[in-house]
Amino acid sequence: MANTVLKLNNFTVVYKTQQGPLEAVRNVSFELKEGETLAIVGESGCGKSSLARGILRLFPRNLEKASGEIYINETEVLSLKEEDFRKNIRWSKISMVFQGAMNSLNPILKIVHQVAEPLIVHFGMEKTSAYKRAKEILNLVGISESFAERYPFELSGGMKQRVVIAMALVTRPNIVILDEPTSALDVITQANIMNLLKVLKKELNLSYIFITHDIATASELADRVAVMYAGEIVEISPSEKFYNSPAHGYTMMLLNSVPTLKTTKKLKSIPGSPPSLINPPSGCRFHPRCQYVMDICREKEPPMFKKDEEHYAKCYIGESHE
Ligand SMILES: Nc1ncnc2c1ncn2[C@@H]1O[C@H](COP(=O)(O)OP(=O)(O)OP(=O)(O)O)[C@@H](O)[C@H]1O
Repeated sequence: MANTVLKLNNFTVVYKTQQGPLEAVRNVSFELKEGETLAIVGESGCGKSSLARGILRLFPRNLEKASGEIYINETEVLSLKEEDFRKNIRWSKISMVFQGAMNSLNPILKIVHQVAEPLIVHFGMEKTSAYKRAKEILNLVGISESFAERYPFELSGGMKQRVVIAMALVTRPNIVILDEPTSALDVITQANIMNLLKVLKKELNLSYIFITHDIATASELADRVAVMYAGEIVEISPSEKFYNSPAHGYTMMLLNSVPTLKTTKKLKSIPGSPPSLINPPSGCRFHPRCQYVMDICREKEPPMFKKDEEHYAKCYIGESHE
C-alpha cells in the first residue's frame, strides 16, 4: 500500500461576511496516497477553491477561522508558524496551479524569469542556478530554450498553461493541486495538457489533487473522485464506482445532467442552485434539490456511510434509518 502524503481531518474554513460567518469548507477529511490523483468535483461555489487554497494556507483577509488538521508526510502543518510553513512546506512540498493562472503571467517579464522567480524569492537561490533549473523544468513541460526567452504574449494558450505548470513544479514539490488546469483551453489543447500531466506525474512521482467542475475531465486522470457540495465532501470513491454506482443523490443527479459517450440517456439538469453557505439548509444540505428526498433528509444530517470497499457517501439512500 502506498504511503499517505497528505491527510485532512475535519478541515473547516470560515470567512467573515457582512451577513455573518460563511462556512466555505466544512469538516473535510480525506487522504491522498503517493502517486495518486484525487479529483474534486462539484458545482461552482461549492468550496473547491477555498479547500485548495486552504490546504496551502493561502487565506483571504476576511478569514474568520481555519480549523482541523492537515498532515503532510506525517507533519501537522495547519498549526505551524507561518514562517515555518513558508520555509518548509508551501511550494517545496506542495504547490498549486491556480485557476486562470495563465492569464496572470506578467506581460513584461520573460518566461524563464517568471518560472525562476519562486526559487529566487522563496528559497534565496542565486539567479544563474535558478534560471538553469527553470530552463530544465520548462524543457520537461515541452517549452524549448528559445521560447524560455520570450514574453507571455508570444505564446499560445496551451504553452502558457505549460509555463504555469512549470512554475508549480520548479520548487520540486511532490504534491500538486491543479485548480481547473484545462478550463480555458480548446479540446485538443486540453487533451495535450492532460497527457503532459500524466507524463509528469510518472516522471516526477507526483500526487495530484485535481479540481474541476467537469466530470468528464475528472475521469481522464483520477484514481478516486471526491464530490463536494455546499462546502462538504458528500461522496468519495474510486473513479469507476463514482461513474458506475454513485451512492449520493447529488452525484446521481450530477451524472444524469452531463452527456457520456457510452449511453444515449436523456439529460436532466439539477433544479435550483447551491444553497447559501451562511444559512445552509437543515439535515442534508442537498435535500431541497434532491429528487430522492425522504423525511429524514430534512431533519437529520446524514453521517458518512460506508457504502462499499473504499466508497463513502453522506446519504441515506439505501440505508436503514428507522
Ligand atoms: N473571501 C471570501 N469571502 C467571503 N466569501 C467567499 C470568499 N471566497 C469565496 N467565498 C464564498 O465561499 C463559497 C465557496 O467559494 P469557492 O470559490 O471556494 O468555490 P468553488 O467551488 O471553487 O467555485 P468556482 O468553481 O466558481 O471557483 C462561495 O459561496 C463563495 O461565494
